[in-house]
Amino acid sequence: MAIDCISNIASMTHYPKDEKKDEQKKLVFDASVLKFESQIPKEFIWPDDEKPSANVPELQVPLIDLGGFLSGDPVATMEASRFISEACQQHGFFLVVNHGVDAKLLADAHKYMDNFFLLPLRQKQRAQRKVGEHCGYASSFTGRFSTKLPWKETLSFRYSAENNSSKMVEDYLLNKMGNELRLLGRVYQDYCEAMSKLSLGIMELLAISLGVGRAHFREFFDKNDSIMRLNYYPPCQKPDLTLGTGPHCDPTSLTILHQDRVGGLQVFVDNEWHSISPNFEAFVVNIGDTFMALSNGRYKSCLHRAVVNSHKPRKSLAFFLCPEGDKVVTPPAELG
Ligand SMILES: C=C1C[C@]23C[C@H]1CC[C@H]2[C@]1(C)CCC[C@@](C)(C(=O)O)[C@H]1[C@@H]3C(=O)O
Ligand SMILES: O=C(O)CCC(=O)C(=O)O
Repeated sequence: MAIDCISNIASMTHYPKDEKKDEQKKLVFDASVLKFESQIPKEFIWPDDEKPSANVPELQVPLIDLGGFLSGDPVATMEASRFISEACQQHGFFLVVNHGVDAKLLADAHKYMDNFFLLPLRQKQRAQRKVGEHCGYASSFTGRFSTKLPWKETLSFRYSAENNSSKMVEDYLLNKMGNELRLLGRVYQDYCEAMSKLSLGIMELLAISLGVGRAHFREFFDKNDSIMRLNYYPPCQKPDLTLGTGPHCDPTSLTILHQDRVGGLQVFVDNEWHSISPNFEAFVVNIGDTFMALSNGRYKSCLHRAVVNSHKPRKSLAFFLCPEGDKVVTPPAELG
């Protein structure tokens, strides 16, 4: 169960140490107000050694064309798995294009993020994430952490590939947001199904790159119990003082991220932050801690973060692939 997946995560991931357990802070992050504030609340100001640095270098990540692999071309498949192997031994990040995800679905996924996050706060709070839960709407995690608050709003929900007929995402969002936003649920149901399909294809390439049976990881994640996260980063008048998402390694297995056209993703490689420029035609894929374990440490799960800017909102959609909750995470025999 994804909740199991997340509860395991809570013990692994690099949360700010002062996660609030019971009292609710009264601080409310209303982006429609705070984006005009020249003095940002102290809770959003990060320590000097974690503040964003200006002019970070670009990370050289391979842009992998999946077209040949998806059409069954063996030469293109081997070439793609080789690029993936090189990237995952260095930092665990790569880009994929010609990925097979419908362009209109991608455009709708971004359009419906605007539709949701531009709603009045009271309406978004119909999906409010409750203390101790991991799904729902959260505005900068006020009430969960008391310092180093991220400058973002998020909407998170579970996706399960276990039951093909299940419309878990659509039902959840319809239940939370009501019938007038029923298309929201349909779009993200379709989007999660597309992400699950793309993840399983990438799992084949990862298996080939590691020299294990091509179907090994695809079968391991076939009935994945994953998490979809919509990130909305409002403009900030002091973008050099805060972070949209703090430094972390993904505690999950594989992340498929789609950035809009506003830059902000940064990866910590060779003791320096590097940017990954936005490319609307591409997904950013990265290995998480769980897959690093499955690769028996051959592949890296890297620290990354998101910075914000003063003039444009930024959006990203992150699909976090997780195995079913009761799966034991051990490397295949060939990697033991
Ligand atoms: C399972 C998850 C928990 C977080 C979202 C996904 C994978 C990454 C985790 C997170 C992004 C790591 C940094 C802190 C966090 C609180 C955040 O900034 O969103 C984490 C997510 C979460 O716990 O909600
Ligand atoms: O928004 C981004 O570019 C990164 C988001 C991220 O790392 C996350 O949601 O875990």
